[in-house]
Amino acid sequence: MGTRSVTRFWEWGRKIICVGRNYAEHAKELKNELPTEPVLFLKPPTAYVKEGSEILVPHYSSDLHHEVELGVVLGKAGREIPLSSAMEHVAGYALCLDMTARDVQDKCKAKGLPWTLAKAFDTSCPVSDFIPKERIPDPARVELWLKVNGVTRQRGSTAHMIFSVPYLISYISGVMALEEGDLILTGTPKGVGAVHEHDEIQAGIDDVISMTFKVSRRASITQ
Ligand SMILES: O=C([O-])CC(=O)C(=O)O
Ligand SMILES: [Mg+2]
Repeated sequence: MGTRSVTRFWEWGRKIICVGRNYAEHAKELKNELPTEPVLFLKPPTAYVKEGSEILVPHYSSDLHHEVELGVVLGKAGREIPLSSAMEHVAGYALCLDMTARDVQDKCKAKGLPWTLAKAFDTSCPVSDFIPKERIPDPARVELWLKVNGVTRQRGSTAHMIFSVPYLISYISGVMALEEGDLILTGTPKGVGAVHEHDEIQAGIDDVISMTFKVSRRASITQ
């Protein structure tokens, strides 16, 4: 394991920690209250998908939504990380999609159940190549965008995050140990919406990176 590089973080099998409702405009569009503390949920490492592979709509959903998000890749482990040194734990970034089965999430919310089926299915976390820390000098000045079949659906600046990247690192590390290779998805700006089989999703960070994914449907389990 000594030769592995954090630039291939998706191969490590580390945690994916997601922050929800971190942009007021997105919380509003889904009629959620503004959080007073970060809302956290997890995706398993099997959710990762790299460019060149397809995003699969789970067989139990008919309303798969895109959410474009800035991902933070951890370079140094830590627990109870103080705010003042939080950025020292960042190795770099990745552009990420938090694919969400919105119909399933709505049912889970109504019943007070966890979001696992809505958020943690295979291919629910498309990621870009690793972006070294130097390429994003300030994570609060990142312009995110997402298009479906060439039409812009999301455009937003990380300047509008409710909880900043250093705050999130410090907060999360007080809940669970952060490890090298972990990925934090920092929440989506407004404009989320549905994608369907054969759609093409393109997403990017202005002047830094872009990526493209095709959407396909996962066959239902037949026995
Ligand atoms: O809208 C949701 O499902 C919560 C979330 O993941 C986000 O705000 O990015
Ligand atoms: Mg999200």
